Amino acid sequence: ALEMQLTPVLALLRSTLDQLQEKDTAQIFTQPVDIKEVPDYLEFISHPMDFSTMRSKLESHSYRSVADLEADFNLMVSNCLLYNAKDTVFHRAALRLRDLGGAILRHAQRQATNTG
Ligand SMILES: CCOC(=O)c1ccc2c(c1)NC(=O)[C@@H](C)N2
Repeated sequence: ALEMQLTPVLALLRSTLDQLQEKDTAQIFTQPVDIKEVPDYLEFISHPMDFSTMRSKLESHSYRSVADLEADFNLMVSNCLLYNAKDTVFHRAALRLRDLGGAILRHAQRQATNTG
């Protein structure tokens, strides 16, 4: 039934987001990039994304599927790869998060398919 279906999806999305955020050990994706610290950031990045924003969107039912969550995760990683030069800690952290996150998202999609 719909109410049964929605509960597992929300719980699955929350668990997936928690697992993704665990991989951000430097916690550079925890909050939005601070425009006071990085004044030119919005000249390059039109749609900023971070884990706190993703969590708010999740709790306000903005994500209806693993794919919806994955889209914002990929946006967050892509923004970091675009703005930061290849020889920076930020760029390297984004590559690592992308690779570790990929496995987590594939597993979550399998669970969603099995539940649904
Ligand atoms: C206190 C200074 O913090 C930053 O300059 C800073 C802090 C966090 C950042 C970031 C910059 N850039 C980024 O692309 C994303 C991933 N994280």
